[in-house]
Amino acid sequence: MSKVDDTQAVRALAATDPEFLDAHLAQLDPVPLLLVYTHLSGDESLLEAFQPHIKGAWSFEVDVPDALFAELRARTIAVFKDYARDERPLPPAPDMDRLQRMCDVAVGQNVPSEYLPMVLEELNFDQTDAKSVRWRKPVPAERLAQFHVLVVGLGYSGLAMAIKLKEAGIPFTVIEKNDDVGGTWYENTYPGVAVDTPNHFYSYSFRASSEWDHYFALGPEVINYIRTVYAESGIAEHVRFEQEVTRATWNESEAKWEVSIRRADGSEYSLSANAFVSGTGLLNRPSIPAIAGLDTFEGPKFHSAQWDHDVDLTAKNVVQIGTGASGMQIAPQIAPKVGHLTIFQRSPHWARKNPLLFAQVSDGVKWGLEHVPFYTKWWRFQLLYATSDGMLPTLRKDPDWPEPETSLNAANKLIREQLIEHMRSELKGDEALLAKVTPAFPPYGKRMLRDGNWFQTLTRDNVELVTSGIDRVTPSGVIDRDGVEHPADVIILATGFKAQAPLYPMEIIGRAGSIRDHWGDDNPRAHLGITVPDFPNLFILYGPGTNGGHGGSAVFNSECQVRYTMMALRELIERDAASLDVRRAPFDDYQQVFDAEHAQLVWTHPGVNNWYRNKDGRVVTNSPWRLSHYRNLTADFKAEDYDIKAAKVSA
Ligand SMILES: Cc1cc2nc3c(=O)[nH]c(=O)nc-3n(C[C@H](O)[C@H](O)[C@H](O)COP(=O)(O)OP(=O)(O)OC[C@H]3O[C@@H](n4cnc5c(N)ncnc54)[C@H](O)[C@@H]3O)c2cc1C
Repeated sequence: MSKVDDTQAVRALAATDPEFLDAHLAQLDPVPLLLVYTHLSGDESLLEAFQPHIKGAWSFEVDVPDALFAELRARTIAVFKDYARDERPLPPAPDMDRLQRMCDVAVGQNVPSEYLPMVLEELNFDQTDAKSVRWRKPVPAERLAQFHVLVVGLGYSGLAMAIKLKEAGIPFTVIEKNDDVGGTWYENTYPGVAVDTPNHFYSYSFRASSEWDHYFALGPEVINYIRTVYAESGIAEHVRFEQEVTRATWNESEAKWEVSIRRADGSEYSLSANAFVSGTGLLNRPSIPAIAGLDTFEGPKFHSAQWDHDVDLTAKNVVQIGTGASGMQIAPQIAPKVGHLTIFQRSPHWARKNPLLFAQVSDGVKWGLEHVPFYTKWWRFQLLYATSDGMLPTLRKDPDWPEPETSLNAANKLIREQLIEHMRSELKGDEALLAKVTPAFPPYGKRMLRDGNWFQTLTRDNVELVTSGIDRVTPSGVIDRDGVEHPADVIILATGFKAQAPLYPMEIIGRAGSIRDHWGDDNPRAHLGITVPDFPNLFILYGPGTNGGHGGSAVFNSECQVRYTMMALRELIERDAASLDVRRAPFDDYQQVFDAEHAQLVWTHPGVNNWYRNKDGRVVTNSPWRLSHYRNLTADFKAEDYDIKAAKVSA
């Protein structure tokens, strides 16, 4: 995973045998290579030639004639040689006009100009790593030594935070309840657990890997990546595993958080910290539905995130409750081995086939990711667009649309039709089953899932989909609302997480009481999803309203939140201030634009009932923003949005 300097990389390529080089470049995706060529050469002529052959941002939406691709490779090799011969440095970033044209061609549609600052930053053309927060003036060592940050959780978010704190030299401690790093990817070990965001995007921007074996990794590959980053990061001495934060109380006179921590043996101690950063995740605490009789079941039963690998499912009668993201991954894996699988579906989900879902990354592509400068980053940009923002406009309600119950606009209707066609063919024409699995709500009303043979699984002789609901569980089975008993040796609860109560079950007490008093059971609100009035120096990663409902990568959003938090800490430390607390006006303004934006999007559609909305119908988990917009909102820390209090003057 080493990262060589881009100039050196070009020189090394120029010195490579041209036949070998051409054979390797031929295995790459043409579009990122086109962008590499255009940037290095400044020659835009191939952009035009490629444009008609690029229909979308996914590689399978590109069909470039062989001769044109060969021309691109020949020109790219010639450019490598020019640079090496003249010993020229690589060019700066393309100017904005050219960058816009490159982005438009890369994804087959007009990319909003608000994207360009993000693209520049992600591509890191000048290798300055603009995403890192740097000190603006010298900070005395004593000031830094007095400051302490407490980070809770060591999943993707907490780890990013810890790495950036270490980079900046800010003292910190991480408390993690598990005995290992990884969060989601450590805890979820169920059969088939996998990403639905391609890994080359669902990974840290500051730590690209050319070693992913799959485009969509299974859990073990993801946890290996996180463990590798952790091992390289050198933060181990700051981490306390198998300890859980139970409570944090703001001490106004000291301007510190007093944090209670429970060890594995049940004993407790406390730590104080100037800043408290929660990386406890949105999908970490399993949600177990209140089903009558569940406790009376005599066989094994477990939540998908707490899979019991000692239970052998072979030839057993298994009941799976839930057909969300985890449920859809589990059933295709276990159905071939169980005796009978009964699946209880509360409401159906839309799911899409992706040709890359089970595909392996070839050695040729891995070579390109490792050796061709900027190739990985252009590819990452395409994935970012393909998996999220490219389709966000199709999730906007058209007020004049005549079929608002089932779709939002013409593009959304087209997607609906394509999805139904896909289901119909997978279900082999079983119209009764099709009716059961077709959501009444528009596509994307719940996160679009990936069809990893889910629909085919439902057609198996040993699989039954029950949609009437659960009446009760008995010691030996589950009785549905039609009174039919489904025998069960094992019950799997694929029932999701307590997503509407971020920070749960920690008790967080700020200037004016508990955070639960502010949020109630299910109405969490935070400025940019990160800070809350009256909770000074508290920062939430993957907080309220930051989940990517239209796709995208939670890691991307976390990195935005980490940068914002780092800028806030810089403000505190450089000013020698004690606390910063978000002001009510910017907080309220943000809630207003957040709610107003959601009012126009699919998640507030009356037919959509899901874990994104609280009991009053407000969307509390999802971000309504394009990734680029959220990046732009969080790329600057506006000190004027905060009450910043000077340090306590010591007596
Ligand atoms: C099966 C599954 C698949 C997913 N796939 C995708 C995907 O493809 N793309 C995507 O964008 N997102 C996906 N997600 C969402 C995923 O949760 C995020 O992408 C990401 O992993 C969240 O990282 P995190 O560090 O914020 O939280 P988590 O990974 O949830 O980590 C939180 C950590 O905090 C620790 N913790 C919690 N409370 C305490 C406490 N009180 N004291 C101490 N430690 C505590 C936990 O033990 C855990 O280690 C998926 C989620 C699941 C469950």
